[in-house]
This record gives sequence, C-alpha cells and structure tokens, in this order.
Amino acid sequence: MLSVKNLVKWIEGQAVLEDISFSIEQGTITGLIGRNGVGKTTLLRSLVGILDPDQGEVLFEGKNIAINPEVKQSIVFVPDSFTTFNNYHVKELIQLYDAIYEDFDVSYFYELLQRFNLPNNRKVRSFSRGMKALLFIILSISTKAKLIILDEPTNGLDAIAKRQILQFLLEEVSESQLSLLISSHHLDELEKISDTIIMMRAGKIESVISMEDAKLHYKKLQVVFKDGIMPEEILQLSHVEEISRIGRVHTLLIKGNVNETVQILHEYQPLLLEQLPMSLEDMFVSALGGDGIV
Ligand SMILES: Nc1ncnc2c1ncn2[C@@H]1O[C@H](COP(=O)(O)OP(=O)(O)OP(=O)(O)O)[C@@H](O)[C@H]1O
Repeated sequence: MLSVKNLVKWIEGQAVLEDISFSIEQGTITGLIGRNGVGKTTLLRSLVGILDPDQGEVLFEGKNIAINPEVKQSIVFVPDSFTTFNNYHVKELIQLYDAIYEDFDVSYFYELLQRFNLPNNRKVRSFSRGMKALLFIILSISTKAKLIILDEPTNGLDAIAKRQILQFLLEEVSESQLSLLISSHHLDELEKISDTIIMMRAGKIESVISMEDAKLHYKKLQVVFKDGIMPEEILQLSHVEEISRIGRVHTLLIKGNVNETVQILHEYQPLLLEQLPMSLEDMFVSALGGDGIV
C-alpha cells in the first residue's frame, strides 16, 4: 500500500534521514520507534508531503505522492501538536475537513464525538491536551482515509481514554482494512497493537521486524547462581546479552536459539532459571541502549 524508497532529508546542512526504505501493507498497524531526535517526526512529515524529501520517493498504491496530489485524500497525518487549530470552533473544523476530504463522514464524526464524550459547541483552544488528541484522531478516522499516520497519539491521554482510543483504532483497522503508522515512545502500547515495528537509529532504519518474529526470536531469562556470578562463558556468547542485574538476579536477553542457551546455563546448576515474557522495551534497550541522544 505504502512504499518508501531510499528517502533522504537534509535540514540545515545535517542529514536527518538517510536512505530510508520500508513498506506498509493494507489493514496493518506499524509502530515507529527510536530514541529522541532520531528523525521519526521528520520521516512522518516527509511521508505526507509536509516536508519534501531531498532524494527518494514515497509511493501510495504505486503512485508517487509528490506528483499525484490526489493521493493525499487517502493519507491523513495526525501531528503531536494542535496549536494551529486553536482558534477553530469544532464546527469550523468539520467544515474544513469536509471541504478537504471528499469522503469525510460528518454523521460518523458526530457519533464518535458522542462516544468519546467530547463537546461540539466549543473552540479547540478550550479543549485539554488529551481532548484535542482525541478530537484529531476522530477527525482523521472520519475522513475514511486508507492510511492514518499518527505522531505520539496517546500523549496527554488518561489511562481510560488511552485504552478506549487504542481499542477503537484496533476496531477500525479490523473492520475497514485501514492501515496505521504510529510513532510513539509508549512501547507497551505499541507492543499490544502493532503487527510490525520499525526501529530507527540516527536517521536510518535499524530494523523492521514483525511482533510475531520478535516474540519468537527474542527471549528473556532470569537466572540466579549460587555465588551470584554470571559465568564468563555465558557472557561471551554473541546471542546473549545481560540486560540487568539486581543483586544476584541476572536478566538475560537471548536472540535466537534459547534451548541451547538454557542447556549451557543448566550445566552451572543455577538456583533459579526462569523464562520471562519479552517486551518491546527489552528489545529497544538491547538494540539502542548504548546510544547517546543524537
Ligand atoms: N526545523 C528544524 N530545524 C532544524 N533541525 C531540525 C528541524 N526539525 C528537525 N530537526 C532536527 O532533526 C533531527 C530529528 O528530529 P525529529 O523531530 O524528526 O526527531 P524525533 O525522532 O521525532 O524526536 P522525538 O522522539 O524527540 O520527538 C533532530 O536532530 C532535530 O534537531
């Protein structure tokens, strides 16, 4: 559905995006993660034409978005800040979206407004941060676009609103074959809803991995030895990484064949050896933990 090919973006003499390529399939949720300043927002803005890439292209259903502006009807970007719209009344926003997006569904918008208990008789300025986030997610869904790109969508939402909106996004994806690309630092949320995770590092793609593969290929083990010391042989294994140590409890991240590692660990007769659920945060820390802020 969306195909990004060799995207490069320079800002003020600095390469912010370097040779970015990936694709997004219909009806899927892709999470975009990476440390602060790696270029996530710049990438999202380049995908929708707010920024012009210096090299490379973005194809939506085979059409280059730079020379086929009508394609932008099918892609909606929800930014992480809504100050531009502060002076708009909700009704003016509806008129604006209705004028821009041919398939904007006004009655569905009002239905969603009611579902999320948002007022329709006020200016955006009077909404809280979380209410604004909800409002713009609802607006984007009501456009009936095929791809919605969200930059930090759950920032400022309370725990209940977060759950509601994530559940709602999942429903929309399964019912209407919508695709979502979501940039977020809330890895626990992305882990629950994403099919694929794109990890960025210093303006480049570090990895693209399906959550299914990630769960198969990464495992987390907790191990305690009598003398509290992790055998050097284990630390030397290239697919094993010690991600934390609290007292005598060592936590290991295993990439690849976990059975082989467990067998070796058993030879050292540990007092405790147990497998823990692997989280996206573990993968993130393992892959990017050594990086400073870029
Ligand atoms: N308008 C701009 N002028 C100068 N530098 C910019 C501009 N926009 C982005 N940058 C730089 O580009 C890099 C990437 O910024 P970007 O906002 O895309 O990162 P990010 O991954 O979204 O970060 P965060 O997770 O903190 O939101 C940073 O080094 C930033 O300083």
